[in-house]
Amino acid sequence: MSTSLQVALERRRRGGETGFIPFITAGDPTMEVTVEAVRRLVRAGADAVEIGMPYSDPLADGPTIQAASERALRGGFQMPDLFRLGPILREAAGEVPLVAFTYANPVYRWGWQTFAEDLAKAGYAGVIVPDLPMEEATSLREAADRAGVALVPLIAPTSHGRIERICRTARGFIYAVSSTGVTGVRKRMPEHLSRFIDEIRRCTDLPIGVGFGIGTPEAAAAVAESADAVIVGSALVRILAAITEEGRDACDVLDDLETFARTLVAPLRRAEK
Ligand SMILES: O=P(O)(O)OC[C@@H](O)[C@@H](O)c1c[nH]c2ccccc12
Repeated sequence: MSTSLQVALERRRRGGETGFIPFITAGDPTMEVTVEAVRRLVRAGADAVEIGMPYSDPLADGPTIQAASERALRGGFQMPDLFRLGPILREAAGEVPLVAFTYANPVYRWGWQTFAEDLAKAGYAGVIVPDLPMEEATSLREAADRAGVALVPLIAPTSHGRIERICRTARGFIYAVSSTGVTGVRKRMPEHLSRFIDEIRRCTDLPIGVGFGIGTPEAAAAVAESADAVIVGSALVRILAAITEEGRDACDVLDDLETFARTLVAPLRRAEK
Protein backbone atom coordinates (compact mmCIF):
# COMPACT_ATOMS: atom_id res chain seq x y z
CA MET A 1 0.00 0.00 0.00
CA SER A 2 1.60 3.24 -1.15
CA THR A 3 0.52 6.36 0.72
CA SER A 4 0.71 10.06 -0.13
CA LEU A 5 3.35 10.35 2.56
CA GLN A 6 5.57 7.73 0.95
CA VAL A 7 5.06 9.24 -2.50
CA ALA A 8 5.99 12.75 -1.32
CA LEU A 9 9.28 11.56 0.20
CA GLU A 10 10.12 9.19 -2.65
CA ARG A 11 9.85 12.10 -5.05
CA ARG A 12 12.74 13.83 -3.24
CA ARG A 13 14.80 10.67 -3.11
CA ARG A 14 14.36 10.12 -6.83
CA GLY A 15 15.45 13.67 -7.52
CA GLY A 16 18.64 13.07 -5.53
CA GLU A 17 17.40 15.40 -2.79
CA THR A 18 16.46 15.05 0.86
CA GLY A 19 13.05 15.75 2.34
CA PHE A 20 12.35 18.15 5.19
CA ILE A 21 9.81 17.20 7.88
CA PRO A 22 9.24 19.88 10.52
CA PHE A 23 7.44 19.14 13.80
CA ILE A 24 5.39 21.69 15.73
CA THR A 25 3.07 21.32 18.69
CA ALA A 26 -0.58 22.00 17.87
CA GLY A 27 -2.14 24.92 19.73
CA ASP A 28 1.17 26.44 20.87
CA PRO A 29 0.25 29.08 21.80
CA THR A 30 -2.95 29.21 19.68
CA MET A 31 -4.52 27.34 16.77
CA GLU A 32 -4.11 30.44 14.58
CA VAL A 33 -0.34 30.38 15.10
CA THR A 34 -0.26 26.66 14.29
CA VAL A 35 -2.10 27.23 11.01
CA GLU A 36 0.16 30.10 10.01
CA ALA A 37 3.28 28.15 11.06
CA VAL A 38 2.26 25.26 8.80
CA ARG A 39 1.73 27.67 5.91
CA ARG A 40 5.20 29.16 6.46
CA LEU A 41 6.93 25.78 6.86
CA VAL A 42 5.37 24.54 3.62
CA ARG A 43 6.44 27.72 1.87
CA ALA A 44 9.97 27.14 3.18
CA GLY A 45 10.00 23.70 1.52
CA ALA A 46 8.53 21.13 3.94
CA ASP A 47 7.66 17.79 2.33
CA ALA A 48 5.42 16.70 5.21
CA VAL A 49 4.54 18.35 8.52
CA GLU A 50 4.29 16.60 11.89
CA ILE A 51 1.53 18.03 14.06
CA GLY A 52 2.11 17.18 17.72
CA MET A 53 -0.87 16.65 19.97
CA PRO A 54 0.01 18.32 23.31
CA TYR A 55 0.23 15.80 26.12
CA SER A 56 0.69 16.18 29.86
CA ASP A 57 3.16 13.31 30.25
CA PRO A 58 5.36 13.41 27.13
CA LEU A 59 7.94 10.78 28.12
CA ALA A 60 10.09 11.02 25.00
CA ASP A 61 10.21 14.80 24.92
CA GLY A 62 12.91 17.10 26.15
CA PRO A 63 12.23 20.43 27.90
CA THR A 64 11.53 22.44 24.72
CA ILE A 65 8.64 20.32 23.46
CA GLN A 66 7.39 19.64 27.00
CA ALA A 67 7.06 23.37 27.52
CA ALA A 68 5.21 23.70 24.19
CA SER A 69 2.80 20.97 25.30
CA GLU A 70 2.18 22.81 28.54
CA ARG A 71 1.48 26.09 26.73
CA ALA A 72 -0.97 24.40 24.37
CA LEU A 73 -2.73 22.55 27.20
CA ARG A 74 -2.97 25.80 29.14
CA GLY A 75 -4.70 27.25 26.08
CA GLY A 76 -7.25 24.43 26.41
CA PHE A 77 -6.17 22.30 23.44
CA GLN A 78 -7.76 18.83 23.43
CA MET A 79 -8.04 15.86 21.11
CA PRO A 80 -11.18 17.13 19.31
CA ASP A 81 -9.18 20.24 18.44
CA LEU A 82 -6.66 18.08 16.57
CA PHE A 83 -9.48 16.84 14.37
CA ARG A 84 -11.06 20.27 14.05
CA LEU A 85 -7.72 21.72 13.03
CA GLY A 86 -7.15 19.06 10.35
CA PRO A 87 -9.13 20.55 7.46
CA ILE A 88 -7.80 24.07 8.19
CA LEU A 89 -4.23 22.81 8.23
CA ARG A 90 -4.88 20.81 5.08
CA GLU A 91 -5.82 23.98 3.30
CA ALA A 92 -2.74 25.78 4.64
CA ALA A 93 -0.49 22.88 3.58
CA GLY A 94 -1.76 22.49 0.02
CA GLU A 95 -0.43 19.19 -1.38
CA VAL A 96 1.91 18.56 1.55
CA PRO A 97 0.82 15.63 3.75
CA LEU A 98 0.21 16.06 7.49
CA VAL A 99 1.29 13.52 10.09
CA ALA A 100 -0.39 13.55 13.50
CA PHE A 101 1.85 12.84 16.45
CA THR A 102 0.44 11.63 19.74
CA TYR A 103 1.16 9.33 22.68
CA ALA A 104 -0.53 5.93 23.05
CA ASN A 105 -2.70 6.54 26.10
CA PRO A 106 -4.99 9.23 24.63
CA VAL A 107 -5.35 7.17 21.44
CA TYR A 108 -6.23 4.08 23.44
CA ARG A 109 -8.89 6.02 25.34
CA TRP A 110 -10.31 7.47 22.12
CA GLY A 111 -10.46 3.95 20.66
CA TRP A 112 -8.04 2.71 17.97
CA GLN A 113 -10.70 2.37 15.30
CA THR A 114 -12.43 5.70 15.95
CA PHE A 115 -9.11 7.48 16.20
CA ALA A 116 -7.95 6.17 12.82
CA GLU A 117 -11.26 7.11 11.21
CA ASP A 118 -11.29 10.59 12.76
CA LEU A 119 -7.72 11.20 11.58
CA ALA A 120 -8.64 10.21 8.04
CA LYS A 121 -11.74 12.42 8.07
CA ALA A 122 -9.69 15.35 9.36
CA GLY A 123 -7.21 14.94 6.49
CA TYR A 124 -4.13 13.51 8.23
CA ALA A 125 -2.11 11.24 5.93
CA GLY A 126 -0.17 9.54 8.69
CA VAL A 127 0.24 9.09 12.42
CA ILE A 128 3.18 8.52 14.78
CA VAL A 129 2.73 7.12 18.29
CA PRO A 130 6.22 7.05 19.81
CA ASP A 131 5.40 4.99 22.88
CA LEU A 132 3.38 2.30 21.10
CA PRO A 133 5.66 -0.73 20.72
CA MET A 134 5.31 -2.91 17.62
CA GLU A 135 3.84 -5.70 19.75
CA GLU A 136 0.92 -3.49 20.76
CA ALA A 137 0.39 -1.66 17.49
CA THR A 138 -1.64 -4.26 15.58
CA SER A 139 -5.11 -2.88 16.39
CA LEU A 140 -4.18 0.67 15.48
CA ARG A 141 -2.29 -0.39 12.36
CA GLU A 142 -5.18 -2.45 11.04
CA ALA A 143 -7.61 0.38 11.74
CA ALA A 144 -5.23 2.90 10.15
CA ASP A 145 -4.82 0.69 7.07
CA ARG A 146 -8.58 0.46 6.69
CA ALA A 147 -8.87 4.25 7.04
CA GLY A 148 -5.98 4.89 4.63
CA VAL A 149 -3.75 6.51 7.26
CA ALA A 150 -0.07 5.47 7.43
CA LEU A 151 1.14 4.32 10.86
CA VAL A 152 4.78 5.41 10.77
CA PRO A 153 7.03 3.44 13.14
CA LEU A 154 9.94 4.78 15.14
CA ILE A 155 13.15 2.74 15.11
CA ALA A 156 15.89 3.38 17.62
CA PRO A 157 19.21 1.51 17.41
CA THR A 158 18.26 -2.11 18.23
CA SER A 159 18.85 -5.68 17.07
CA HIS A 160 18.75 -6.51 13.37
CA GLY A 161 15.88 -8.92 13.93
CA ARG A 162 13.78 -6.25 15.55
CA ILE A 163 14.55 -3.70 12.83
CA GLU A 164 13.41 -6.27 10.25
CA ARG A 165 10.17 -6.96 12.09
CA ILE A 166 9.34 -3.28 12.48
CA CYS A 167 10.07 -2.59 8.80
CA ARG A 168 7.74 -5.37 7.70
CA THR A 169 4.66 -3.58 9.06
CA ALA A 170 5.82 0.01 8.45
CA ARG A 171 3.80 2.45 6.37
CA GLY A 172 4.60 5.86 4.86
CA PHE A 173 8.20 6.13 5.96
CA ILE A 174 10.50 4.92 8.71
CA TYR A 175 11.29 7.35 11.52
CA ALA A 176 14.85 6.51 12.54
CA VAL A 177 15.71 7.94 15.94
CA SER A 178 19.26 9.27 15.67
CA SER A 179 20.15 8.71 19.30
CA THR A 180 18.64 7.48 22.54
CA GLY A 181 17.21 9.87 25.11
CA VAL A 182 14.66 12.61 24.62
CA THR A 183 13.98 15.15 21.86
CA GLY A 184 16.07 18.30 21.80
CA VAL A 185 18.87 19.93 19.82
CA ARG A 186 22.24 18.16 20.19
CA LYS A 187 25.69 19.54 19.50
CA ARG A 188 26.77 16.57 17.38
CA MET A 189 25.19 13.73 15.49
CA PRO A 190 26.20 10.24 16.62
CA GLU A 191 28.99 8.68 14.58
CA HIS A 192 27.23 5.38 14.01
CA LEU A 193 24.24 7.09 12.36
CA SER A 194 25.00 6.24 8.72
CA ARG A 195 25.61 2.59 9.63
CA PHE A 196 22.29 2.49 11.44
CA ILE A 197 20.49 3.97 8.43
CA ASP A 198 22.18 1.47 6.08
CA GLU A 199 21.00 -1.33 8.30
CA ILE A 200 17.40 -0.11 8.08
CA ARG A 201 17.76 0.34 4.33
CA ARG A 202 18.63 -3.32 3.91
CA CYS A 203 15.21 -4.17 5.41
CA THR A 204 12.91 -1.79 3.53
CA ASP A 205 12.31 0.25 0.39
CA LEU A 206 10.37 2.87 2.34
CA PRO A 207 11.95 6.32 2.68
CA ILE A 208 13.92 6.80 5.91
CA GLY A 209 13.51 10.01 7.90
CA VAL A 210 15.94 10.79 10.70
CA GLY A 211 15.04 12.88 13.71
CA PHE A 212 16.20 13.77 17.25
CA GLY A 213 18.75 16.44 17.85
CA ILE A 214 18.93 18.13 14.43
CA GLY A 215 18.91 21.88 14.88
CA THR A 216 21.38 23.49 12.51
CA PRO A 217 21.90 23.55 8.71
CA GLU A 218 25.23 21.73 9.31
CA ALA A 219 23.55 18.89 11.21
CA ALA A 220 20.81 18.71 8.56
CA ALA A 221 23.44 18.50 5.81
CA ALA A 222 25.34 15.75 7.65
CA VAL A 223 22.20 13.65 8.18
CA ALA A 224 21.13 14.22 4.56
CA GLU A 225 24.16 12.27 3.36
CA SER A 226 22.43 9.05 4.35
CA ALA A 227 18.77 9.86 5.19
CA ASP A 228 15.87 10.46 2.79
CA ALA A 229 14.33 13.08 5.07
CA VAL A 230 15.46 15.23 7.97
CA ILE A 231 13.02 15.72 10.86
CA VAL A 232 13.35 18.84 13.02
CA GLY A 233 11.25 19.63 16.09
CA SER A 234 12.79 21.39 19.08
CA ALA A 235 14.77 23.95 17.06
CA LEU A 236 11.51 25.18 15.47
CA VAL A 237 9.39 24.89 18.60
CA ARG A 238 11.99 26.99 20.42
CA ILE A 239 11.45 29.83 17.95
CA LEU A 240 7.67 29.78 18.44
CA ALA A 241 8.17 29.80 22.23
CA ALA A 242 9.26 33.45 21.98
CA ILE A 243 5.62 34.46 21.42
CA THR A 244 4.71 33.34 24.92
CA GLU A 245 8.01 33.42 26.78
CA GLU A 246 9.24 36.79 25.49
CA GLY A 247 5.93 38.35 24.51
CA ARG A 248 7.18 38.91 20.95
CA ASP A 249 4.85 39.74 18.11
CA ALA A 250 3.51 36.52 16.53
CA CYS A 251 4.01 37.79 12.96
CA ASP A 252 7.69 38.58 13.59
CA VAL A 253 8.23 35.20 15.22
CA LEU A 254 6.54 33.44 12.28
CA ASP A 255 8.86 35.34 9.93
CA ASP A 256 11.82 34.05 11.98
CA LEU A 257 10.42 30.53 11.79
CA GLU A 258 10.19 30.66 8.01
CA THR A 259 13.65 32.18 7.62
CA PHE A 260 15.22 29.55 9.86
CA ALA A 261 13.36 26.72 8.10
CA ARG A 262 14.76 27.95 4.77
CA THR A 263 18.31 27.68 6.14
CA LEU A 264 17.62 24.07 7.11
CA VAL A 265 16.12 23.22 3.71
CA ALA A 266 18.89 24.81 1.62
CA PRO A 267 21.52 22.07 2.13
CA LEU A 268 18.91 19.37 1.41
CA ARG A 269 18.20 20.55 -2.10
CA ARG A 270 20.18 19.64 -5.18
CA ALA A 271 21.59 23.02 -6.05
CA GLU A 272 23.40 23.11 -2.74
CA LYS A 273 24.37 19.45 -2.44
O1 LIG B 1 13.00 17.83 18.77
P1 LIG B 1 14.00 17.16 17.92
O2 LIG B 1 15.20 16.75 18.68
O3 LIG B 1 14.28 17.94 16.66
O4 LIG B 1 13.36 15.75 17.47
C1 LIG B 1 12.22 15.61 16.58
C2 LIG B 1 10.95 15.69 17.25
O5 LIG B 1 10.78 16.83 17.99
C3 LIG B 1 9.63 15.11 16.83
O6 LIG B 1 9.66 14.21 15.83
C4 LIG B 1 9.09 14.57 18.12
C5 LIG B 1 8.37 15.31 19.00
N1 LIG B 1 8.05 14.54 20.08
C6 LIG B 1 8.59 13.31 19.93
C7 LIG B 1 8.57 12.20 20.78
C8 LIG B 1 9.21 11.06 20.38
C9 LIG B 1 9.85 11.01 19.14
C10 LIG B 1 9.88 12.12 18.28
C11 LIG B 1 9.28 13.28 18.68
